[in-house]
Amino acid sequence: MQTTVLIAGLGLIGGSIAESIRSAHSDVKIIGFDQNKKTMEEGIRRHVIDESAESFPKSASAADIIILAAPVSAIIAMIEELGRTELKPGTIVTDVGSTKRLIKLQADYYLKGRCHFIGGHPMAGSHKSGVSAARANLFENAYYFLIAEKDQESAPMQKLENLLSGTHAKFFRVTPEIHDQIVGLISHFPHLIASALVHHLENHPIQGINLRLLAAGGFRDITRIASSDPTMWTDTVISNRDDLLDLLDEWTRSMEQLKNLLMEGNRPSIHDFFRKAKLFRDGFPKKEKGAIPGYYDLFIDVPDKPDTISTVTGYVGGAGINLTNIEIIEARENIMGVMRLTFQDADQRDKARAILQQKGYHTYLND
Ligand SMILES: NC(=O)c1ccc[n+]([C@@H]2O[C@H](COP(=O)([O-])OP(=O)(O)OC[C@H]3O[C@@H](n4cnc5c(N)ncnc54)[C@H](O)[C@@H]3O)[C@@H](O)[C@H]2O)c1
Ligand SMILES: O=C(O)C(=O)C[C@]1(C(=O)O)C=C[C@@H](O)C=C1
Repeated sequence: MQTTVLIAGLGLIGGSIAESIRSAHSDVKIIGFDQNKKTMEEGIRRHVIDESAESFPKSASAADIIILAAPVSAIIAMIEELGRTELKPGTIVTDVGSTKRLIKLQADYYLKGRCHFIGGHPMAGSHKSGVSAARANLFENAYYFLIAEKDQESAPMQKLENLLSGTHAKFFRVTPEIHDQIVGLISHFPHLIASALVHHLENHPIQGINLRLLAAGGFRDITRIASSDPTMWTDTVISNRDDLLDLLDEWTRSMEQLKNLLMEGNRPSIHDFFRKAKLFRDGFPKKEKGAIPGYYDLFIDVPDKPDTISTVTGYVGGAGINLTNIEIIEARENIMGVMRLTFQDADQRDKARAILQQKGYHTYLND
């Protein structure tokens, strides 16, 4: 019998999950539900889903697997609604929310014994949102957290992993508590810092100088994620408040120590601070396809000439490679500048790189 999957919340993640399911299981029927009717229409137009849901409970009753992919507070409300909805026997319900503790508590309260609830969280995304940014390969090589119960039945877990096999993600089973601690440290806290850095710059006006233009290189890299969706991130950080408060305390203490080193002019310790950070950062695994997707940048040293952009983009476009963004990030009069080209995926970036290198350009990546 045909498997019916309902995806509730048809944005970047819901849409990408739908596309990856389709890539591995062409026979599955995918129904999409979103609070925004236009989003469902776009999902159908883009062949992301087969049908729009008439209503969430009606489609939930007809589904074999339900994937909740809205912001965390909406997922929590949807779980309560599922608690009042008649579900097929053996229905599997999962979610993709960025925190897991509150969602698991809610599912334990409303869904225990009524269906198989398995919390999930793919560790890949982007600062972009909406179904138009969805891609089947968004999760390739990324970790995908699945919340395993102590007495987890293996059949529903296997069925879910099989459904999600087209994500080509690496499944990683954890408890909700460990999950929230990990993502607090590697995702939510850096997000707070990125947005705080942007505010810090914005609140330091220097008369007559457009800091936005000057803060284009390193500042731009370290603050990319500040361009993400505020609704999703408000939900995320509020639902991981306790871990974030601890992390902020630790951060404040380490900034105090750094301040002392600067006040003392302590060269060896400041050098050590940078050396150890570099050592740790340089040891990160190389960026694999899909691991930190959403942007694939290529940097090119370019001469300060009026036709530079058209020449470079001409070579790339001439080879049928699509660019998603172009930027000159450093150009001073009469010296080399740096051009940043952004591509949809690593293959296109690497092809463009090979062409430009053949033409004699010096190119480099930022990982
Ligand atoms: N963006 C990322 O990098 C990322 C990565 C992994 C997990 N997540 C998680 O995935 C979930 C979705 O994030 P996204 O980036 O796809 O966001 P998005 O903004 O692209 O999509 C969310 C969709 O949910 C819909 N929605 C919101 N409230 C709804 C409701 N009450 N009922 C029905 N639809 C509703 C919105 O209309 C939108 O289409 C969030 O829980 C987020 O924490 C995000
Ligand atoms: O690449 C990005 O833009 C992301 O922020 C992706 C990211 C992350 O922090 O790594 C953001 C939130 C998700 O819950 C998982 C992944």
